[in-house]
Amino acid sequence: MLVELKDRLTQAIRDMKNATVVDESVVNECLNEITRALLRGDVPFHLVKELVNNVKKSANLNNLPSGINKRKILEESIFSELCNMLNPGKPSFTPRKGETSVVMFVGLQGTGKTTTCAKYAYYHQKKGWKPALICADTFRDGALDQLKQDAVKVEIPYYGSSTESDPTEVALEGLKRFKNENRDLIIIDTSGRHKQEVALLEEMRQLYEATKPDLVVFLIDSSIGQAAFDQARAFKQSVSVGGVIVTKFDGHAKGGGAISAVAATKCPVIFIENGEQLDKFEAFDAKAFVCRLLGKHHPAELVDRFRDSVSLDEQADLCQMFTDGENFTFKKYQAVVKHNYKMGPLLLSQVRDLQPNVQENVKPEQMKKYLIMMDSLTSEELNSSNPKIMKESRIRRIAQGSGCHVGDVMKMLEHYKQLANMCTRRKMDNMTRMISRGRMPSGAGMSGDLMNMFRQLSSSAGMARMLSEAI
Ligand SMILES: Nc1nc2c(ncn2[C@@H]2O[C@H](COP(=O)(O)OP(=O)(O)OP(=O)(O)O)[C@@H](O)[C@H]2O)c(=O)[nH]1
Repeated sequence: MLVELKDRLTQAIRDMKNATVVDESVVNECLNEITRALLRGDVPFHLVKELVNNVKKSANLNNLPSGINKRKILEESIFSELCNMLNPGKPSFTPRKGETSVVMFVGLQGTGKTTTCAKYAYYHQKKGWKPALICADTFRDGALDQLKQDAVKVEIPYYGSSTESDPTEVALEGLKRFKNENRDLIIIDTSGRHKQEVALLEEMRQLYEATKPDLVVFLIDSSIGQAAFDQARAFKQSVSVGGVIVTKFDGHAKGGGAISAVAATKCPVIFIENGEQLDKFEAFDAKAFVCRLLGKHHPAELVDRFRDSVSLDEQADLCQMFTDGENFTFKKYQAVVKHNYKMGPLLLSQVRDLQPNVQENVKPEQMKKYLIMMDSLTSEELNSSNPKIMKESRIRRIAQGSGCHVGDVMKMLEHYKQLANMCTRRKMDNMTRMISRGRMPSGAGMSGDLMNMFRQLSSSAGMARMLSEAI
């Protein structure tokens, strides 16, 4: 997904962070690179210019007090401006389970409206909603059959007519039926044309006025780039668009389409799609998306992986270990490394944002090695939290037992010490306090989220609550 854009943006930021001194020329070079990356991603020039101006204003080096981390300020500013491009700050209408909501999908022909209606319905059905589908596309032969096929596949009721040619009549009939059946999410699929045509926009306006939907979603094919701007604006002028869905992110996606659609409608992207199958549909979070675009992980992703890879019993233990540095035994270290290995390098990469001294690049192969070494520890060693017991003879024995070099064991011990040192409750509390006071910019503008994550991680009760909310 957007590989080229991602590579270019991350490289621009990496170069800036690697510069010995961050001065005006480094900032300009970084912003020039970002400009080139976004233009290649087909983001309209005026939006790129606005982003650059805003970053220059908010990360003005001349106004920054000495001692402040300019790299972080600049990175955070770029992050937040990219987020603003994808989220104008006004949330979209969110349907509520159990109350009837009508959602209408609009867009040009072939953007994926019919498929998306079914995906949207299926997504909500899995969460306990009672959705229903109406085919108000009386223009394209086969539209009703297509909707019917998807609806039958996932057992969602649908309504359409093969004889009525007025889309408004069909939509009103469908609405009457599904409101009577107490369906809480009624989805209207509309017709498209190959280009913006007066007739299509007029049809949408009439449908909108007759059905009075709670939400109109504009669909954009991610491969079209900045041409999305005019399309989105034309639809917005005819109907009150409230949200954007970007389809076909699995193809030749360009960031420009999504960004243009948001700019033209002043509405947020609410879902993205990355495949034809009905489950290739995910809720969109601008911060998480920009994090990925800049090669970072969002805390929500971390928490999700944590939930997916660690059993409920283990979660409480692991949270306890994170705040138990005073008694951070080798056995606990073994458990932390084991879980981190399961989750991938994500966990420690987040921790490294807060504790830059923790060993860089503990890759999965390295973690696997550390785990093999831990198998060579005696139970006395495993239950100890004193690294000084690891005398030379023990280190040699562990190296031999695990087929490693003495130097590798030393590295593992160093890693153990860093984690033990980091995991004390005092340190965790200090960290969250510092973040909350904004004294420790945590990168990518997500200090609040990180703080919450650490609060949750540092209390098993908090984690349990979070999990129960999620289930
Ligand atoms: N690769 C890919 N294909 C998709 C995605 N979403 C939809 N499609 C495909 O795009 C094509 C057009 O989708 P439709 O749902 O028929 O589009 P539409 O907007 O309803 O078209 P009209 O009814 O003619 O306006 C179909 O072949 C879909 O399977 C996606 O996320 N990725």
